[in-house]
Amino acid sequence: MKINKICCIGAGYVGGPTMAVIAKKNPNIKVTIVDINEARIAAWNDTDVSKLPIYEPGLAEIVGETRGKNLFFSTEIDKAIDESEMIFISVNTPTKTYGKGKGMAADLKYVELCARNIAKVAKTDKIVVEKSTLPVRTAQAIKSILSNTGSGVNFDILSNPEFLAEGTAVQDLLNPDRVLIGGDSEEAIDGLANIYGSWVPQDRILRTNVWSSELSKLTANAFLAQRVSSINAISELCEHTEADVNEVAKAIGMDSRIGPKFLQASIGFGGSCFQKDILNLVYIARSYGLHEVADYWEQVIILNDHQKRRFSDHLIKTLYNTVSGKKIALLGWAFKKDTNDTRESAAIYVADHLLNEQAEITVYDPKVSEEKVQSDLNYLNTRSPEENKALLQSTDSPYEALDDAHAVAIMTEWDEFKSYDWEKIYKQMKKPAFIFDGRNILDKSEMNKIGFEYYSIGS
Ligand SMILES: NC(=O)C1=CN([C@@H]2O[C@H](COP(=O)(O)OP(=O)(O)OC[C@H]3O[C@@H](n4cnc5c(N)ncnc54)[C@H](O)[C@@H]3O)[C@@H](O)[C@H]2O)C=CC1
Ligand SMILES: O=C(O)[C@H]1O[C@H](OP(=O)(O)OP(=O)(O)OC[C@H]2O[C@@H](n3ccc(=O)[nH]c3=O)[C@H](O)[C@@H]2O)[C@H](O)[C@@H](O)[C@@H]1O
Repeated sequence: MKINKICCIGAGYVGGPTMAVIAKKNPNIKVTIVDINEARIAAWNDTDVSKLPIYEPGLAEIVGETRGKNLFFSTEIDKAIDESEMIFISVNTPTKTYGKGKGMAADLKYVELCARNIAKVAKTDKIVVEKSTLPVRTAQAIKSILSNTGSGVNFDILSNPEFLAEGTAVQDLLNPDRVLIGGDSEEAIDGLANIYGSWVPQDRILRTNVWSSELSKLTANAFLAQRVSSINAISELCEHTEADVNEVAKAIGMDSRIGPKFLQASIGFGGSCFQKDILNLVYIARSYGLHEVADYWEQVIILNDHQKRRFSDHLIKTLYNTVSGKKIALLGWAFKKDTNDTRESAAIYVADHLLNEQAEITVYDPKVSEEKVQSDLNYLNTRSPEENKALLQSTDSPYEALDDAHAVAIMTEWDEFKSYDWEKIYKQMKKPAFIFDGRNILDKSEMNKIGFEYYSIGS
């Protein structure tokens, strides 16, 4: 089956980069990305590509190359659905904040709205592709909504979860380990496989049944997050035993059965997906009465919360058990380097904890705006926006953030932090000058030589 027009509902961190790469690699396919968020679409259409709503290395170039040729951003959702043969659903699926499953289950209201919209608008047969991360068996609900329209239109449903990581989205899309397509219509699967086939080798395009595909996505994220929690658990043991977690990670990572990736001890994982997807997995397991399975995966989250908490507890304890009125500089606010995304970033929770202890915080992040930092904090509802603003300031200059600070805490592993003039920073800070390196990016002996009291994770 040859597809000529596709649309993607949801112009977010997944929809934007994924469709941009599909458009670049398939110049004969018209790709339209639609969203209800007008400001986001306007930003995607900004003539200055440095103002795109999402920062990803290499993305602005691809959008600049394809936009207006075969890649379009629009708020005309019905029109795009109507004219497309294939429709990707790439909307957000956050953890529910209300009702049954609150705090655990995935909120599928946005996905359901998309399905209803497609059902309402479609006049010709469509392939509907689940790109969002969804609980296993969601395709059944989508199918049920779509097949009860009475319009006579045939809908094929495919699951095609996305495995890109933020910060490396473009590279991950250009060179994926695998593309996963779940479905039961060979013709529909071929249609999607052909689109990817224009740049992904066929042996990396994996076909499964739709349920395996849905569950593989949750499982992949659970395994990845589990590795981070596993090494972070060991990091705490290292701190009590004079073992060094970096050395342990290297030693175990050289075992080819374990492998070296995802063994970087840290302040705890963040990002929009690991926590949400594991909570969802836990919820699904419990809903089938599989309590041991649920408890097993829940522990990954419990350990992650513990890791964030013990970082700020340790900082407070080291600063003589009080940070009240002390200036603490946070370097980094994004949940990892090379992204402007801050969802579930460990920095938010560490800052909140330190503010509870009346610290005065300055934040510097190369890609995150002051408004975003404040809105992340306000979202927690711990104190009023006015109080947050009074206690926490952002600055565009790292040296200003660090000036006269009692301590600096490294929250994100931005490369630029390594090349700062740490001797100059030492002179600027109050003494003793403390560094709490939540990402283990600085050299301990160098920092000690300058005069810092340096603490990293797991050593
Ligand atoms: N962020 C990531 O790195 C990854 C995310 N995922 C999954 O992809 C999905 C999307 O994630 P993100 O792109 O990060 O979310 P996002 O929040 O950045 O983007 C979702 C977009 O969908 C739009 N939207 C919601 N309902 C809509 C509707 N009814 N009609 C039109 N537009 C609508 C929103 O306005 C928003 O712009 C989620 O299920 C997530 O779990 C999967 C892999 C990676
Ligand atoms: O479904 C998703 O949203 C995506 O979730 C993750 O991607 P992402 O969250 O963008 O970034 P990761 O590189 O996985 O990092 C997640 C968090 O774990 C932390 N991390 C990662 C690796 C590590 O060794 N140590 C560690 O602390 C990072 O700093 C970050 O806070 C997965 O890696 C993607 O495959 C998946 O598509």
